[in-house]
Amino acid sequence: MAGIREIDKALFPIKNISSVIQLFKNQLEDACEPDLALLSIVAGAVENSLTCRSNAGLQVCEPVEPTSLPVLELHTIEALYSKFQTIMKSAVEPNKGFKSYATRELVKKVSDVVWNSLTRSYYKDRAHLQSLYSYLTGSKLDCFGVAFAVVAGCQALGYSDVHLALSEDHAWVVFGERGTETAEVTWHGKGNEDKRGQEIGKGVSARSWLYVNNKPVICTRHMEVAALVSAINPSLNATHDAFEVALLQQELLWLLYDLGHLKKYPMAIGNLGDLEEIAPKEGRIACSILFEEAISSARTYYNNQHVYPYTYQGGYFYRNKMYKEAFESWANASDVIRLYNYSRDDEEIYKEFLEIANELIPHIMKVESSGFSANTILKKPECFANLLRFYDGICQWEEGSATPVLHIGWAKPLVNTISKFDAEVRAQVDIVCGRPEDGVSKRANGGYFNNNNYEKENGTSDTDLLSSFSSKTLKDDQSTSNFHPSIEAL
Ligand SMILES: FC(F)(F)Cc1cc2c(N3CCN(c4nnc(C(F)(F)F)s4)CC3)ncnc2s1
Repeated sequence: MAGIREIDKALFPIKNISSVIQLFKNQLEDACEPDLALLSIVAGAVENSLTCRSNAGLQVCEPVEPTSLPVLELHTIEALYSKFQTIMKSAVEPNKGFKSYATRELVKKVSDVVWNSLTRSYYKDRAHLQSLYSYLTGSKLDCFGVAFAVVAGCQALGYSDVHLALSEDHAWVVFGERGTETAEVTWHGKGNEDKRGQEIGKGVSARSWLYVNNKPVICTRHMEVAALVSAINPSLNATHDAFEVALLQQELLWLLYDLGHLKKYPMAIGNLGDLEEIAPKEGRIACSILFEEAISSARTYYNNQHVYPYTYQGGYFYRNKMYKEAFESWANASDVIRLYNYSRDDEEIYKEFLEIANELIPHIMKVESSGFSANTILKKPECFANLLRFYDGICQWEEGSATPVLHIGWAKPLVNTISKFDAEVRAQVDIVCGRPEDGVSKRANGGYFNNNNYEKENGTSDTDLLSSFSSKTLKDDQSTSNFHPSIEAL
């Protein structure tokens, strides 16, 4: 990068949100390519000034103009910007004239520069550790922040082929002439040896949700800006957000949305949906539409291998007491996870399904069986059907996995939930097993072939346990032979 442009310097000193928006607009619309270091430093500085105890001051703030910010001086940003340039250029040979492509050694070297300059030990999951502002002022970064810093460092060194690759819970880089080389550049989770420098997901991790079946979000420079904006964290403390930071994030996400840079980024669309649910913008589409757009983006560009678009939508329906719709979203989320093998790196999504199964669904059953709900879901066979599909997906997720998913803690809420549906409602649910395209296939001994690993290995299966049923009648003679053993035992 050639340093901060005059047109951007002219916006300083920055005193309000619209100046920050204008800076991002300048960078996204006319810069040859947006300067990741500049934008991450500015976004991080704004976030830090409004959320970190030091100067956010927790005294009751006098009602200020909602878009005013603590003044951001140009010299502050310039100092941090040139510090980043110096760190990178003193450690790694710049790519004069953008001529060559990055190599694995180069990427590893940039990752080492970031890695070795971090504070020895600090609480890695703390908020506000995602930006270059945090890196340059506090020598602290979270897992995402390290990956982002490596990509920003490679940009500063003139390697325009190095890009951010994102799964739902991990980040790495792609590089090389065809952008098909991959490399780990950060750590993942707790107590796992980092694999920095190695290629992505060759081993058992290939089937884990963590690597989304090799359907990660591969960012352009503009999508890398969307990632840094998505990673803005407005939290002031466990219960409150700094509304100016949330407002800035929402405005920036709409700017990126309007420019088309969220099209292939389901989680960023989901983030915008969450912000819109809290503070809907005049004249903008409803948050429910955004959650649908995130789902269709994942279906269109990522072969429907992502879970979060459905749990974003399910969470929205749940918060708005649309329980029938929530069951459908969660069953769709479960249809995604069923094709993966559960591995130790998948804790985040395990916790997501655990919370849905053992907190959210039991809460819904309690409310719905309190007798005051006229139009109760307990009378709806499609709700029972979607519940079974939800549980069956988790059962299938476990099948063929080295690590078990279910334990007795899952069974109690499951039994409790299923028993809330009367027999005549359950009898209206039809479980038609077998590959939808070629009807039903039978196992030699008259039951149904349900080697679920077959599906995971070959992308098809002779029998999808419950997963391909129409929601009308459950033929009792078949009903038990197709349930996952843990359900059959109930
Ligand atoms: F880079 C990593 F390692 F951090 C992986 C990424 C995470 C993530 C994200 N998240 C994670 C999921 N996330 C969710 N918030 N609510 C969720 C749901 F459970 F409601 F679906 S999922 C918050 C935003 N939003 C944009 N981009 C990314 S890239």
